[in-house]
Amino acid sequence: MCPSKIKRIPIIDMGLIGLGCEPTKEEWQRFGKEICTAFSDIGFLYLRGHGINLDLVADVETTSNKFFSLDENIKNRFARGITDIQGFTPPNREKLTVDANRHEIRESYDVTSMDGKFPDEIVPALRPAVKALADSFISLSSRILEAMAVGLDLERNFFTSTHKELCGKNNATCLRLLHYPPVPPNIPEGSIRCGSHTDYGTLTLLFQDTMGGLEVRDRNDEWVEATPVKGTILVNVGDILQFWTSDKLKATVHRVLIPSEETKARVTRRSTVFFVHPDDSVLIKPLDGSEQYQPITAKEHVMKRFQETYQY
Ligand SMILES: O=C(O)CCC(=O)C(=O)O
Ligand SMILES: [Fe+2]
Repeated sequence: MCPSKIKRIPIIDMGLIGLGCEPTKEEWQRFGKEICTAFSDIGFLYLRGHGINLDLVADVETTSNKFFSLDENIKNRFARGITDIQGFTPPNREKLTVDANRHEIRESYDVTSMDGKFPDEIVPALRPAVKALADSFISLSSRILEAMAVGLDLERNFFTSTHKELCGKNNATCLRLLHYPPVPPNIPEGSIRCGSHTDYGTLTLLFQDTMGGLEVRDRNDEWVEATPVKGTILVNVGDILQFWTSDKLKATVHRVLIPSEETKARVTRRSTVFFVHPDDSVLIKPLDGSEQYQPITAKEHVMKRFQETYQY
Protein backbone atom coordinates (compact mmCIF):
# COMPACT_ATOMS: atom_id res chain seq x y z
CA MET A 1 0.00 0.00 0.00
CA CYS A 2 1.31 3.45 -0.87
CA PRO A 3 0.75 5.76 2.12
CA SER A 4 0.58 8.88 -0.06
CA LYS A 5 -2.37 7.37 -1.92
CA ILE A 6 -4.45 6.37 1.08
CA LYS A 7 -3.91 9.81 2.61
CA ARG A 8 -6.14 11.31 -0.05
CA ILE A 9 -9.31 9.61 1.19
CA PRO A 10 -9.70 10.86 4.78
CA ILE A 11 -10.61 8.63 7.72
CA ILE A 12 -13.29 10.30 9.84
CA ASP A 13 -14.19 9.01 13.29
CA MET A 14 -17.84 9.26 14.23
CA GLY A 15 -16.81 9.31 17.89
CA LEU A 16 -19.80 10.30 20.01
CA ILE A 17 -22.14 10.43 17.05
CA GLY A 18 -21.89 6.70 16.15
CA LEU A 19 -24.89 4.39 16.59
CA GLY A 20 -25.79 3.91 20.24
CA CYS A 21 -24.33 7.27 21.37
CA GLU A 22 -26.20 10.40 22.44
CA PRO A 23 -24.33 13.13 20.59
CA THR A 24 -23.97 16.68 21.83
CA LYS A 25 -24.67 19.75 19.68
CA GLU A 26 -20.91 20.19 19.23
CA GLU A 27 -20.55 16.61 17.97
CA TRP A 28 -23.25 17.09 15.32
CA GLN A 29 -21.44 20.24 14.18
CA ARG A 30 -17.98 18.72 14.23
CA PHE A 31 -18.97 15.59 12.33
CA GLY A 32 -21.24 17.48 9.90
CA LYS A 33 -18.47 19.89 8.94
CA GLU A 34 -15.84 17.14 8.61
CA ILE A 35 -17.93 15.00 6.29
CA CYS A 36 -18.99 17.96 4.12
CA THR A 37 -15.32 18.97 3.74
CA ALA A 38 -14.42 15.46 2.53
CA PHE A 39 -17.50 15.28 0.28
CA SER A 40 -16.62 18.60 -1.34
CA ASP A 41 -13.05 17.49 -2.01
CA ILE A 42 -12.54 13.86 -3.09
CA GLY A 43 -16.18 12.91 -2.47
CA PHE A 44 -15.21 9.80 -0.47
CA LEU A 45 -14.32 9.11 3.17
CA TYR A 46 -13.68 6.16 5.46
CA LEU A 47 -16.01 6.11 8.45
CA ARG A 48 -14.67 4.77 11.73
CA GLY A 49 -16.61 4.37 15.00
CA HIS A 50 -19.90 3.96 13.09
CA GLY A 51 -21.34 1.42 15.55
CA ILE A 52 -22.51 -1.20 13.00
CA ASN A 53 -21.76 -4.66 14.36
CA LEU A 54 -19.35 -6.30 11.89
CA ASP A 55 -20.84 -9.74 12.66
CA LEU A 56 -23.98 -8.60 10.80
CA VAL A 57 -21.89 -7.98 7.67
CA ALA A 58 -20.11 -11.32 8.03
CA ASP A 59 -23.49 -13.10 8.39
CA VAL A 60 -24.78 -11.51 5.19
CA GLU A 61 -21.62 -12.48 3.32
CA THR A 62 -21.66 -16.07 4.55
CA THR A 63 -25.32 -16.65 3.79
CA SER A 64 -25.22 -14.92 0.42
CA ASN A 65 -22.14 -16.97 -0.57
CA LYS A 66 -24.50 -19.96 -0.47
CA PHE A 67 -26.77 -18.22 -2.97
CA PHE A 68 -23.95 -17.15 -5.30
CA SER A 69 -22.54 -20.70 -5.35
CA LEU A 70 -25.80 -22.04 -6.89
CA ASP A 71 -26.21 -22.86 -10.59
CA GLU A 72 -26.83 -19.86 -12.84
CA ASN A 73 -30.28 -21.17 -13.89
CA ILE A 74 -31.37 -21.41 -10.24
CA LYS A 75 -30.07 -17.91 -9.48
CA ASN A 76 -31.88 -16.57 -12.53
CA ARG A 77 -35.21 -17.66 -11.02
CA PHE A 78 -34.66 -14.69 -8.70
CA ALA A 79 -33.60 -12.24 -11.41
CA ARG A 80 -34.22 -8.52 -11.03
CA GLY A 81 -35.79 -6.49 -13.82
CA ILE A 82 -35.89 -2.85 -14.79
CA THR A 83 -39.08 -2.07 -12.85
CA ASP A 84 -38.97 -4.93 -10.33
CA ILE A 85 -35.59 -3.88 -8.95
CA GLN A 86 -35.10 -6.57 -6.32
CA GLY A 87 -33.12 -9.72 -7.10
CA PHE A 88 -30.18 -11.29 -8.91
CA THR A 89 -28.12 -9.71 -11.71
CA PRO A 90 -25.77 -12.08 -13.59
CA PRO A 91 -22.29 -11.07 -14.84
CA ASN A 92 -22.27 -8.59 -17.72
CA ARG A 93 -25.98 -7.68 -17.45
CA GLU A 94 -25.39 -4.34 -15.78
CA LYS A 95 -22.81 -2.22 -17.62
CA LEU A 96 -21.69 0.73 -15.57
CA THR A 97 -19.39 1.95 -18.30
CA VAL A 98 -21.24 2.86 -21.49
CA ASP A 99 -19.10 0.63 -23.72
CA ALA A 100 -20.86 -2.39 -25.16
CA ASN A 101 -17.59 -4.28 -25.63
CA ARG A 102 -16.42 -3.96 -22.07
CA HIS A 103 -17.15 -7.13 -20.09
CA GLU A 104 -18.04 -6.51 -16.43
CA ILE A 105 -17.32 -9.61 -14.32
CA ARG A 106 -19.62 -9.13 -11.37
CA GLU A 107 -22.87 -10.53 -10.02
CA SER A 108 -25.16 -9.07 -7.41
CA TYR A 109 -28.35 -9.46 -5.41
CA ASP A 110 -30.27 -6.23 -4.78
CA VAL A 111 -32.67 -5.83 -1.88
CA THR A 112 -34.96 -2.80 -1.83
CA SER A 113 -37.66 -4.28 0.41
CA MET A 114 -37.38 -6.79 3.24
CA ASP A 115 -40.77 -8.19 2.14
CA GLY A 116 -39.61 -8.57 -1.48
CA LYS A 117 -38.13 -11.47 -3.43
CA PHE A 118 -35.66 -13.74 -1.54
CA PRO A 119 -34.54 -17.33 -2.17
CA ASP A 120 -36.24 -18.41 1.08
CA GLU A 121 -36.59 -22.10 0.17
CA ILE A 122 -32.93 -22.47 -0.77
CA VAL A 123 -31.14 -20.08 1.60
CA PRO A 124 -33.65 -19.37 4.40
CA ALA A 125 -31.09 -17.52 6.53
CA LEU A 126 -30.55 -14.81 3.91
CA ARG A 127 -33.68 -12.69 4.49
CA PRO A 128 -33.21 -12.35 8.30
CA ALA A 129 -29.47 -11.66 7.93
CA VAL A 130 -30.11 -8.93 5.33
CA LYS A 131 -32.91 -7.42 7.42
CA ALA A 132 -30.71 -7.18 10.52
CA LEU A 133 -27.95 -5.41 8.59
CA ALA A 134 -30.40 -3.15 6.70
CA ASP A 135 -31.89 -1.95 10.03
CA SER A 136 -28.43 -0.80 11.14
CA PHE A 137 -27.65 0.80 7.76
CA ILE A 138 -30.97 2.72 7.93
CA SER A 139 -30.24 4.09 11.42
CA LEU A 140 -26.67 5.02 10.51
CA SER A 141 -27.71 6.68 7.23
CA SER A 142 -30.27 8.81 9.07
CA ARG A 143 -27.54 10.06 11.42
CA ILE A 144 -25.24 10.88 8.53
CA LEU A 145 -28.05 12.66 6.63
CA GLU A 146 -28.89 14.75 9.69
CA ALA A 147 -25.24 15.67 10.30
CA MET A 148 -24.83 16.56 6.64
CA ALA A 149 -27.71 19.05 6.84
CA VAL A 150 -26.03 20.59 9.90
CA GLY A 151 -22.70 20.72 8.04
CA LEU A 152 -24.32 22.43 5.03
CA ASP A 153 -26.21 24.94 7.25
CA LEU A 154 -29.56 23.64 5.97
CA GLU A 155 -32.69 22.98 8.04
CA ARG A 156 -31.58 20.17 10.30
CA ASN A 157 -34.29 17.79 9.03
CA PHE A 158 -33.83 18.68 5.34
CA PHE A 159 -32.39 15.29 4.36
CA THR A 160 -34.16 13.13 6.93
CA SER A 161 -37.54 14.54 5.81
CA THR A 162 -36.75 13.76 2.16
CA HIS A 163 -35.45 10.24 3.01
CA LYS A 164 -38.29 9.00 5.21
CA GLU A 165 -38.81 5.62 3.55
CA LEU A 166 -35.36 4.03 3.31
CA CYS A 167 -36.03 0.43 2.09
CA GLY A 168 -39.74 1.27 1.96
CA LYS A 169 -42.21 0.99 -0.93
CA ASN A 170 -41.71 4.40 -2.53
CA ASN A 171 -37.96 4.70 -2.29
CA ALA A 172 -35.12 3.12 -4.36
CA THR A 173 -32.71 2.69 -1.40
CA CYS A 174 -31.00 -0.65 -1.94
CA LEU A 175 -28.81 -3.07 -0.04
CA ARG A 176 -26.64 -4.68 -2.72
CA LEU A 177 -24.73 -7.90 -2.15
CA LEU A 178 -21.84 -7.92 -4.58
CA HIS A 179 -19.96 -11.03 -5.59
CA TYR A 180 -16.96 -10.80 -7.89
CA PRO A 181 -16.18 -14.38 -8.94
CA PRO A 182 -12.61 -15.62 -9.44
CA VAL A 183 -11.43 -14.20 -12.77
CA PRO A 184 -11.51 -16.95 -15.45
CA PRO A 185 -8.24 -17.50 -17.38
CA ASN A 186 -9.36 -16.39 -20.87
CA ILE A 187 -11.39 -13.27 -20.33
CA PRO A 188 -12.28 -10.89 -23.19
CA GLU A 189 -9.89 -7.98 -23.64
CA GLY A 190 -10.85 -4.86 -21.69
CA SER A 191 -12.70 -6.80 -18.98
CA ILE A 192 -13.11 -5.15 -15.60
CA ARG A 193 -14.83 -6.03 -12.32
CA CYS A 194 -16.81 -2.82 -12.18
CA GLY A 195 -16.67 -0.15 -14.91
CA SER A 196 -16.06 3.56 -14.16
CA HIS A 197 -19.21 5.21 -12.87
CA THR A 198 -20.75 7.55 -10.35
CA ASP A 199 -23.41 6.24 -7.97
CA TYR A 200 -26.99 7.33 -8.66
CA GLY A 201 -28.46 8.28 -5.30
CA THR A 202 -27.66 10.53 -2.34
CA LEU A 203 -24.95 8.58 -0.50
CA THR A 204 -23.36 5.14 -0.73
CA LEU A 205 -22.06 3.15 2.26
CA LEU A 206 -19.70 0.29 1.40
CA PHE A 207 -18.12 -2.56 3.32
CA GLN A 208 -15.41 -4.12 1.15
CA ASP A 209 -13.39 -7.23 1.98
CA THR A 210 -9.58 -7.28 2.08
CA MET A 211 -8.96 -7.92 -1.64
CA GLY A 212 -8.75 -4.29 -2.87
CA GLY A 213 -9.11 -3.17 -6.49
CA LEU A 214 -11.47 -0.23 -5.91
CA GLU A 215 -10.13 3.06 -7.30
CA VAL A 216 -11.44 6.61 -7.07
CA ARG A 217 -10.68 9.42 -9.54
CA ASP A 218 -9.46 12.51 -7.71
CA ARG A 219 -9.66 16.21 -8.68
CA ASN A 220 -6.41 15.91 -10.70
CA ASP A 221 -7.91 13.04 -12.70
CA GLU A 222 -5.57 10.58 -11.04
CA TRP A 223 -6.78 7.17 -9.88
CA VAL A 224 -6.41 6.77 -6.12
CA GLU A 225 -6.68 3.31 -4.54
CA ALA A 226 -9.47 3.02 -1.98
CA THR A 227 -7.42 0.47 -0.04
CA PRO A 228 -9.56 -1.50 2.44
CA VAL A 229 -9.25 -0.14 6.00
CA LYS A 230 -10.39 -2.73 8.54
CA GLY A 231 -13.70 -2.05 10.28
CA THR A 232 -14.45 1.15 8.37
CA ILE A 233 -17.26 1.95 5.95
CA LEU A 234 -16.33 3.76 2.77
CA VAL A 235 -18.92 6.51 2.18
CA ASN A 236 -19.35 8.51 -1.03
CA VAL A 237 -21.59 11.07 -2.66
CA GLY A 238 -24.01 10.06 -5.44
CA ASP A 239 -25.37 12.05 -8.42
CA ILE A 240 -28.47 13.28 -6.62
CA LEU A 241 -26.50 14.93 -3.84
CA GLN A 242 -24.24 16.57 -6.41
CA PHE A 243 -27.30 17.98 -8.28
CA TRP A 244 -28.89 19.16 -5.05
CA THR A 245 -25.75 21.01 -3.95
CA SER A 246 -24.88 22.39 -7.44
CA ASP A 247 -21.59 20.45 -7.51
CA LYS A 248 -20.48 21.59 -4.06
CA LEU A 249 -20.50 17.95 -2.94
CA LYS A 250 -18.90 15.69 -5.55
CA ALA A 251 -20.16 12.42 -7.02
CA THR A 252 -16.73 11.01 -7.77
CA VAL A 253 -16.07 8.47 -10.54
CA HIS A 254 -14.83 5.09 -9.29
CA ARG A 255 -14.19 1.57 -10.63
CA VAL A 256 -13.03 -1.90 -9.53
CA LEU A 257 -10.10 -3.34 -11.47
CA ILE A 258 -9.24 -6.95 -12.25
CA PRO A 259 -6.29 -7.73 -9.97
CA SER A 260 -2.98 -8.08 -11.74
CA GLU A 261 -1.66 -10.53 -9.12
CA GLU A 262 -2.58 -14.10 -9.97
CA THR A 263 -3.20 -14.88 -6.27
CA LYS A 264 -5.87 -12.20 -6.07
CA ALA A 265 -7.37 -12.77 -9.51
CA ARG A 266 -8.17 -16.41 -8.79
CA VAL A 267 -10.19 -15.74 -5.64
CA THR A 268 -13.56 -14.17 -4.94
CA ARG A 269 -14.00 -10.53 -3.92
CA ARG A 270 -17.05 -9.53 -1.85
CA SER A 271 -18.59 -6.21 -0.97
CA THR A 272 -21.81 -5.15 0.71
CA VAL A 273 -23.22 -1.80 -0.33
CA PHE A 274 -26.06 0.41 0.89
CA PHE A 275 -27.25 2.92 -1.72
CA VAL A 276 -29.26 5.69 -0.02
CA HIS A 277 -31.93 7.35 -2.20
CA PRO A 278 -34.52 10.06 -1.52
CA ASP A 279 -38.21 9.10 -1.47
CA ASP A 280 -39.45 8.62 -5.06
CA SER A 281 -41.57 11.77 -5.28
CA VAL A 282 -38.91 14.18 -3.98
CA LEU A 283 -38.13 16.83 -6.58
CA ILE A 284 -34.39 17.35 -6.84
CA LYS A 285 -33.45 20.89 -7.78
CA PRO A 286 -30.39 22.95 -6.85
CA LEU A 287 -30.71 24.21 -3.28
CA ASP A 288 -28.94 27.47 -4.10
CA GLY A 289 -31.70 28.41 -6.59
CA SER A 290 -29.35 28.12 -9.59
CA GLU A 291 -30.46 26.52 -12.84
CA GLN A 292 -27.40 24.34 -13.18
CA TYR A 293 -29.53 21.17 -13.29
CA GLN A 294 -33.08 20.64 -14.53
CA PRO A 295 -35.43 19.63 -11.71
CA ILE A 296 -36.12 15.88 -11.73
CA THR A 297 -37.86 13.58 -9.27
CA ALA A 298 -35.75 11.00 -7.47
CA LYS A 299 -37.72 8.23 -9.19
CA GLU A 300 -37.29 9.66 -12.72
CA HIS A 301 -33.56 10.04 -12.15
CA VAL A 302 -32.99 6.49 -10.92
CA MET A 303 -35.16 4.92 -13.65
CA LYS A 304 -33.19 6.84 -16.28
CA ARG A 305 -29.92 5.49 -14.86
CA PHE A 306 -31.26 1.91 -14.78
CA GLN A 307 -32.31 2.20 -18.45
CA GLU A 308 -28.81 3.35 -19.33
CA THR A 309 -26.97 0.61 -17.48
CA TYR A 310 -29.04 -2.61 -17.73
CA GLN A 311 -28.86 -4.80 -20.85
CA TYR A 312 -32.16 -6.57 -21.49
O1 LIG B 1 -17.40 -3.37 -4.93
C1 LIG B 1 -16.96 -2.26 -4.75
O2 LIG B 1 -15.96 -2.06 -4.05
C2 LIG B 1 -17.60 -1.04 -5.39
C3 LIG B 1 -18.89 -1.29 -6.06
C4 LIG B 1 -19.53 -0.06 -6.61
O3 LIG B 1 -18.91 0.94 -6.84
C5 LIG B 1 -20.98 -0.07 -6.90
O4 LIG B 1 -21.62 -1.12 -6.85
O5 LIG B 1 -21.52 1.03 -7.21
FE1 LIG C 1 -20.29 2.61 -7.16
